[in-house]
Amino acid sequence: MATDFKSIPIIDIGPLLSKSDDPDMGSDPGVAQVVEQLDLACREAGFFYVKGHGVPDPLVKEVRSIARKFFHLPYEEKLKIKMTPEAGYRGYQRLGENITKGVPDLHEAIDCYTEIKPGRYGALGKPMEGPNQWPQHPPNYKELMEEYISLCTGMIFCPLFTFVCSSELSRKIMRGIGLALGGSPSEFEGDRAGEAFWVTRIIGYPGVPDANGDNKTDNDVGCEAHTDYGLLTLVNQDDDITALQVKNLSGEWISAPPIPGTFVCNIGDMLKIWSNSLYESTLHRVVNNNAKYRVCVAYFYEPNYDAIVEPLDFCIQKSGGVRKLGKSVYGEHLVSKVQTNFA
Ligand SMILES: N=C(N)NCCCC[C@H](N)C(=O)O
Ligand SMILES: O=C(O)CCC(=O)C(=O)O
Ligand SMILES: [Fe+2]
Repeated sequence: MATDFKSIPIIDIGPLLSKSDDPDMGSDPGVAQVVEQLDLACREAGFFYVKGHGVPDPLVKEVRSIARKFFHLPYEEKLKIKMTPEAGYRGYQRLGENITKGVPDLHEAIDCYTEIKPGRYGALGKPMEGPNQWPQHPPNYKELMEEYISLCTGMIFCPLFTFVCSSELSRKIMRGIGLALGGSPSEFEGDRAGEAFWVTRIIGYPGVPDANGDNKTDNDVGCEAHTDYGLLTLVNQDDDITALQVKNLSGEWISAPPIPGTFVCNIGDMLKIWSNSLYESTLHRVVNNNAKYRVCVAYFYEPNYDAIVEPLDFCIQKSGGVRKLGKSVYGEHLVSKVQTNFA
């Protein structure tokens, strides 16, 4: 469990990014400082902001703006890319279609996943197979999102922003987290997350017409309390609305207000297992009490689809030799969530 944190720390990861491909990065004093902050944030809150992340601000804003335009289209237009189990759970879901803790969430979203070719992971991959469904409108939607996703992940195609192609943001943060746990920078590479499966949710949360927060009922929660499923989440949220809340040990909801130029990062369930609960996936929810419609693009960096996840030996040793969690297969965890997430 997280501690009684009252706020979420901000970490400038610039020094980590610039040294991430140096095999001896751990002995760089700038990197060591970032690593220490990551360790503290992961132990105390499971949440932190990153600044100095290198993803160009115009692109970060543009993906939110194009998402807003999509959500404002007529319902019939949005339904052209309706999410279905047959489409590998990829595509558009209407308001109230996503269910968390048995309650319909007050959000609409487009879900996209790393594309899985038929047969790639056998029966394990079957439910998630398929290409993504991208809207025809606004034009350029697919190109922009793929550009963004490629910078968050670290893939090679970057037609629009070639100059920051080396971003590999999530992989580099995970190198820092490997060190923070007391392991090597490459702890989350190879069979673990060398072929990281990414998930992107483009989410819209309606505002409340009279903007009176006291009128809210349970049915007005944008997204009920949940943990994320993989390794690391990068949240790109609207600059002017506070809606994301993180639960601390006493059960208080601590807000994660937007801080322009940053992503909110949080730990997922698979990192909790690998770290033997040294780091935990913290419960969070979204309540949009604002009059305005809120947009968020959540990018999830996850293990290899077929990764077998179990507490790492050095993390067990750090926990006094006690193994706290069992084994999980990431793809099974994802499928079990996805198959119960929808009305
Ligand atoms: N990939 C992620 N994290 N998606 C979060 C979706 C919202 C929570 C989901 N209904 C649930 O109950 O898990
Ligand atoms: O909208 C947000 O700020 C976060 C969304 C979220 O937690 C999720 O989709 O998993
Ligand atoms: Fe989440």
